This record gives sequence, C-alpha cells and structure tokens, in this order.
Amino acid sequence: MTAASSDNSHDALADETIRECLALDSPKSFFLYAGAGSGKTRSLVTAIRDLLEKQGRQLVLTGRKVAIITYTNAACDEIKQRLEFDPRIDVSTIHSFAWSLIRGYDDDIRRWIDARLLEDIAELEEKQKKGRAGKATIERAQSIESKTRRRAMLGDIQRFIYSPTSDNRTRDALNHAEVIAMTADFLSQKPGLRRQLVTRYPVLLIDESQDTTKRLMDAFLLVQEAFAEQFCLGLLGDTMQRIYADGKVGLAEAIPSTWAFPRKVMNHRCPKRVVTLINKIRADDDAQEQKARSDASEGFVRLFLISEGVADKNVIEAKAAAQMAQLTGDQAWAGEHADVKTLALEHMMSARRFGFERFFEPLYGYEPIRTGLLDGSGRGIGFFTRELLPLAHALMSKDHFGVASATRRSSPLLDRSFLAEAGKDQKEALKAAKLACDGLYELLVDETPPTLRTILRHVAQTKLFEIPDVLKPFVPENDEVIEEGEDDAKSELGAWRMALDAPFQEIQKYDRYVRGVSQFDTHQGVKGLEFPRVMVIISDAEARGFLFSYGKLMGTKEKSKADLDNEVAGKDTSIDRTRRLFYVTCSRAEESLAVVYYSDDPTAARAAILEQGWFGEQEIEIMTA
Ligand SMILES: Nc1ncnc2c1ncn2[C@@H]1O[C@H](COP(=O)(O)OP(=O)(O)OP(=O)(O)O)[C@@H](O)[C@H]1O
Repeated sequence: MTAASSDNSHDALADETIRECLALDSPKSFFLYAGAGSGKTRSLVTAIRDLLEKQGRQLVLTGRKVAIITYTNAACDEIKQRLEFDPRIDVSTIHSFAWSLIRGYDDDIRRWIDARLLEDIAELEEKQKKGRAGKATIERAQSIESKTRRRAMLGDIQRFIYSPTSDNRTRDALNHAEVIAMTADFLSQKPGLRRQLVTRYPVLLIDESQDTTKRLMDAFLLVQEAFAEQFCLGLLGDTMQRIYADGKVGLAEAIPSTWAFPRKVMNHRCPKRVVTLINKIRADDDAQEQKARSDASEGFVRLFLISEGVADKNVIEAKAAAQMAQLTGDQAWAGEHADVKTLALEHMMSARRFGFERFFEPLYGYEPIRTGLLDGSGRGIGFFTRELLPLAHALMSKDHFGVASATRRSSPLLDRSFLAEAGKDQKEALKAAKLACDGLYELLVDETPPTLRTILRHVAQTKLFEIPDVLKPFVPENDEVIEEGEDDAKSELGAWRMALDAPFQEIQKYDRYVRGVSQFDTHQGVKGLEFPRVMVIISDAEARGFLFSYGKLMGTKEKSKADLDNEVAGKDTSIDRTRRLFYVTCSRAEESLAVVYYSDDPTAARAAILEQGWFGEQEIEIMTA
C-alpha cells in the first residue's frame, strides 16, 4: 500500500465498525455523522453488500429484510441500483416506509383522523368566537365545514390510501404529513407495531437523518431503546446539512453512549481549495474539520460580486461562466457544450434563468397545486409533458415510429376499442389521427411560436388526446367561460388561464427542470448529489425569502435585534440556516466552484467578505455588465 492510499483510507475503520454493527445475531445501533463527501452513502452501500454476502441467506431463511430510508426518490433509485435491486433490501423514502408500516390499520387510522379533526375544529371555533368578521372568518368557516364533512364521511371509508400529491385527492386519501404524524404516534403508542417493525426489519438505516421529522425520529429512537439487542438502527447524516425545519435539533446529544460512533474525516469529493472553504464555513458552527484526499486536485473557487441592479442577470452569469472557463482551462464551463450545475435559491429564480417562467409563475403562485407542479404530477401537467411533449419531439425530428408510438399510447383516435367500434371506418380514424398530427406539426413550426392555449385548442378540435377536466374550461366549446372568468391567480382556473399564455416551448424546459435533468436546481434540491462544476447564485433580493439571509451570513448586512437575541438564547437563526445551506451548495463541487453574489453595493460587500476570510483577495472579482 502506498503512503497516499493508506492516508486516504484511514477512515476504513468506520466501515469496519459499521460492518460489525450489522451482525444479525448481535446487532448494534450506530451514528455515523460526518461532513460532506465523506462517503457516508458509500459506506452504507458497502456495508449492505457485505451483509448480503455473509448473512444474506439468514435473511431469506427468516423472512426478514433490511430497510433503507433515503431522503428523495432520486436517492432511492440510486441506492437500489447500486444494490442491484436486491429483493432482500427495501429502499424507500420516509413517507412510503411509514405508509408500509401503518397501511391496513384502517380502524386506528380512522380514530386518529377523527380525533385530529375534532381538535382542529375546536381550535377553529375558538378562534371564530374571538375573531372579527372578515376574510379570515369566512375562510375559517369554510375550513370548519370541510373538516366536519370529512369527519362525517370517515365511517364510510373501508380502506385508506396514501396519495402523495395534493391533486385529485379522494376522501379516502391521506397526505404526507398525516402519514408521518400517524406513524410516529402509532409507533410510540403501540408495542405491537414496534415489535412488527423489528421482526420485519432487524436493520433499519436512515440516510440524511438530520432532516428526518423530529416526531418520527423520536419514535425510531424509542423502538431502538426497547429492542436494543435485536435491532440495529443506523443513522447517517451531517448536522451541518440540516436544511429543513422539521429535522430533530440536538439529535447527536440524544444518542445513547451504548451506540457505536464511527468517525470519518476525509472528504473524497471536493478539491483541496473547496475543502478549505467548507471548513471555514463550518468553523463558526461545530468547527469540525475535514481533510482533502492527498491525491485531490487543488481546484478553483471564485466569488463574483455583481450589482443587484444589473440589466440582464443571464448575460452576466454567462460572463462569469466564461471567466471560469478561462481561469480553469476547463471548456465545459461555457459555450455550447457547457456542463455546469447552477444552483438558485428558489424555483422562480431557476424558472427565470432557464426560461419557463410564464408557464410556471402563475401555477406556482397558487399554493394548493404547488407540490404537483414541482414533481410534475399535478392535474393537467401530464397532458403537456407526457402526452404532447413526446409527440412534439417525434414530429419535429420526423421520427415516424415515435409519432406512432406517442399517439397509439394515449390518443382516443387510435384506441383499440374505438377502432374496433369504427369497424370498416378504421381507415378514417387513422386518417383523422394523421391530420391531427400534421396540424400540430404546422403549429409547432409556425413563425410565431404557439402558446399552450393554441395547442390545447388544436388537440380538442381534432380529438387527438383526451382533455383533462382541469383544462376543459379552456377549449373552444367553452369559450364564454374563458372570457367571463376573472384573471385571478388565487384559483386553479385563474392560474391555468395565465399559464396557457406561455409558449409551448416552455414546457420542455419545465419538464427537464422538474425531472432534475436541466442545468438548474435549487440550493436545497441538491443535497446528496455532486457535480464537477457548480455555480451558486445568491440574491437575497430576488429570493425575497425570510428564512435565509446571505447578506447577514457574509457580513454585508447588519444582524437584526431578533438575530442577536436568538443568538444569545442559543436558538437557530437565519444566519445558521443560511450557513448550512451554503455549506451544502459549496460542498457539491468536484472540481471548481463559482459563487455569483448579487449585492446592492459590491464594493462594500467585497470589503466585508474579505474581512470574513473565506475567500482570498485574488478570488473575489467585481463584475460589471
Ligand atoms: N473511500 C473512498 N474512496 C474513494 N472514493 C470515495 C470513498 N468514499 C467515498 N468516495 C467518493 O466520494 C464521493 C462522496 O461520497 P458520498 O456521496 O458517499 O458522500 P456523503 O458523505 O454521502 O456526502 P454528502 O453528505 O455530501 O452527501 C462519491 O463520489 C464517492 O464515490
């Protein structure tokens, strides 16, 4: 073994410790908390592979499985793939895992919801007594009515289901928050369920556990305490990467000393310069320091300071990227074949930069449909992304096979039973489908790019696809409804009315964005991921958020009295939250990192940031248009 490799593998002891913890006959719980890129996910996969090799048969013979909980569906898929979809391993998100535990306990679920609704109604009625007449009173009255209705119908429900999105919710459907809260309560109150969990899963590993909802984490800790000898609860994570509000504060302190505490200090992902930077960002928090690999490159870090008032942010960000290409000699920073992950603080910032804001903004502005919009599952969305988009692609690339498959998949014109019914008119039906597709092609190649409304109307007229209910008010036969409706972003109808004005080409960008395959993402969305080139966009003004303040973190804006009071009281402040977010974003970079910082006064910002010492004099550049 060379000196370098022995140095780089001195965290191997951690893997050895975890391996020992996973002994099915004498399991031990462990807490692996270590910095970014320290290989926690890799340790998890290695340990499971080892377990399968040595004890896999035992698992099968006893009908048990290993459970892994990850934070996102993407992380789930990644781990499943790395474990070759082994059936002895159940990898799921926290929500599906929780649901798999309580599914079928319909009477308990009914009682739980009933009690919850009663509580909510009593609370609302109390407020109603005190409140003055106004909009809030009307909303409360509506809420009381709908909760009372839900209570009345509970008795009729045979089987509850779990519906992750808020769209198309039927009365037997439970949402995210209910499933989590219920599971936490059931695990805490029902010894039978605790036993069942441990019997089914002698090993439960939770990745990114710093963000696991506090109530559920407390319940898992209870299970571990009750079955310490039979059950291995493995928590992996990093307190510095806690970026959601409901993670358990002080988790590390709550772990009993009987657990194993494997340690890791290496960062296997980032270049040396980035490791130094993230160590500094962390210094004012828990001051844990990481070491870069001895064979890591030096890497590059640049901070571009730009005036908030700059005319075109896209142009100046492209200029910063070009500067990075020059500085690093890495042409993938700019130009036609650029491969840069750009991290914006929130979705609208991405929508503006990537160019799908006309479609996105009105729908995003209506809160009840937001979740479905962000994961692409909302009502009416699939019509554009899953039906029209593949067909449009195929038409534009003259891919006849693609056109056939996109239409055959869901066009009512080519529906088998419709065709069978049409009997000898089948030819006519096929002709109608061809005409509809030709018409669509004409619209797509028109000099004036078609809006979503134009495309929708064409589809309705030609019956090319089924029109979803939510979009029916906008098709030609309902013209009057369209003209009559007020343009109101506070209703689903109003939001769609505005969104349909967007050019159709925005759909492709939106689709890429929500599938996570565009060059854009948010600061929060990239937890657990890594990219060669990362550009972090910071603009407190554009983000308009109150949860984060990069100005205060970087010392360009004074702390408020509330911040100072919270600091003294040891409470989590917006500065702490922003620091953790900044740590997550910067630590994604495998080769080079650019931070684009918009400020009212770049010169003053430069002085403040230099004083802080995170970036060197040569690394900060004031950039003008
Ligand atoms: N022992 C190792 N030797 C070489 N490469 C490693 C080692 N451990 C991890 N890596 C690599 O380092 C990168 C980071 O690992 P991983 O994603 O597991 O880290 P993590 O601790 O989960 O990170 P984060 O908390 O930032 O999400 C990956 O590309 C992984 O393949």
